[in-house]
Amino acid sequence: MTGLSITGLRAEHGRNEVLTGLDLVVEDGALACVLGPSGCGKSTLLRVIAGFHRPTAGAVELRGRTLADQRTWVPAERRRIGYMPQDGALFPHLTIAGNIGFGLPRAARRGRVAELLELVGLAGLGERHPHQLSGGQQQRVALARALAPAPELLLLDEPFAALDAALRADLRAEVAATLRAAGATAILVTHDQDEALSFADLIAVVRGGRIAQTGTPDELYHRPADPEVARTLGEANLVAAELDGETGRTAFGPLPLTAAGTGSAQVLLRPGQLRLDEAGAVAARVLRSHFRGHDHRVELSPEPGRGLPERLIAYTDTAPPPAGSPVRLAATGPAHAVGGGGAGAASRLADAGASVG
Ligand SMILES: Nc1ncnc2c1ncn2[C@@H]1O[C@H](COP(=O)(O)OP(=O)(O)OP(=O)(O)O)[C@@H](O)[C@H]1O
Repeated sequence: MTGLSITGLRAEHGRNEVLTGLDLVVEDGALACVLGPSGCGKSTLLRVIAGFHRPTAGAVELRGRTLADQRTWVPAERRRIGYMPQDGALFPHLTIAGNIGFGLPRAARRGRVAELLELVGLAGLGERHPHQLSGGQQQRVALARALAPAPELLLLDEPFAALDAALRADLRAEVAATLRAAGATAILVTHDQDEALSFADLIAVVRGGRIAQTGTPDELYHRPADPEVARTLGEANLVAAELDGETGRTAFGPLPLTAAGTGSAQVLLRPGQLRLDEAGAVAARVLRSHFRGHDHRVELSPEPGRGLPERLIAYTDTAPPPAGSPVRLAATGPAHAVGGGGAGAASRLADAGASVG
């Protein structure tokens, strides 16, 4: 069943058109993530969905019910949509139980509050006040409060932005599990690609006030529609290739493609697809590297030409040699074509005598 359906949505702030014809469908029970840089209109989108900001055109439907279009405007309080802001915004003078139960009918309050405290892992803390909890616990209270009236849709506006990195990763995994346990449909907005990749069933990348691409985290990471989406989801090496059916001929040699094609193109190789290998087809120099616990991030300057960018990024399990060292690089497919390589790409590749399969 379709949970949320948005078509042709336009919205402005003064004369500034922020949403320019945005379409988005989120299935019932799905966790979706709207990803885009600061100022691209993510909060405006949430505010339109929630009923705090009137669009200039387009339609918003929730479970088949029209919330907004040219003729209809359902006020926020009648939308059955929950909203969890960045800072949680708990009522400081109310207990945790009071915060969660705020707005619930009196008769149902006690039971529902106990259920939610349990769901967010704060059973027994209902009588405390917000200032007696950690930042992460406070965000869990905010989540419980947003879920309390069993909304049909929950909107989360960068809910983990104020927390430190380790806590953020733990809490978003917990929140995703809590939302799944509650069977909630949720939309989270963020500019953090890791958050999007780890949280969502569906990611929608916003660009220029509309959706550039939607897909599963795996689809968007490995098969982005264009170079910009590729970079939005993580570090990207874009390399010239001659597509020949199922194979792309690159400076690294022939690589299998994610989809058959012909002609000149740029292909995406994520840093995890490059490795230092004495038998590798590309000569390069180590520019710098740093150890990240689970791997090393290595910046490399490849030999010029051959359709390679000035700088390549590789993630390697073992420590690379020091900066300045010559190395050889190999790549593992599949390579994904992200757009035409331009007139020069193929000839540069041919001029340089790239190994072709
Ligand atoms: N109340 C307002 N009045 C005028 N302009 C606004 C208002 N709110 C937002 N804008 C502008 O609209 C654009 C989109 O803002 P919005 O907050 O939706 O973006 P965002 O993607 O959520 O950004 P961030 O991640 O920084 O919160 C920005 O250029 C912003 O300056």
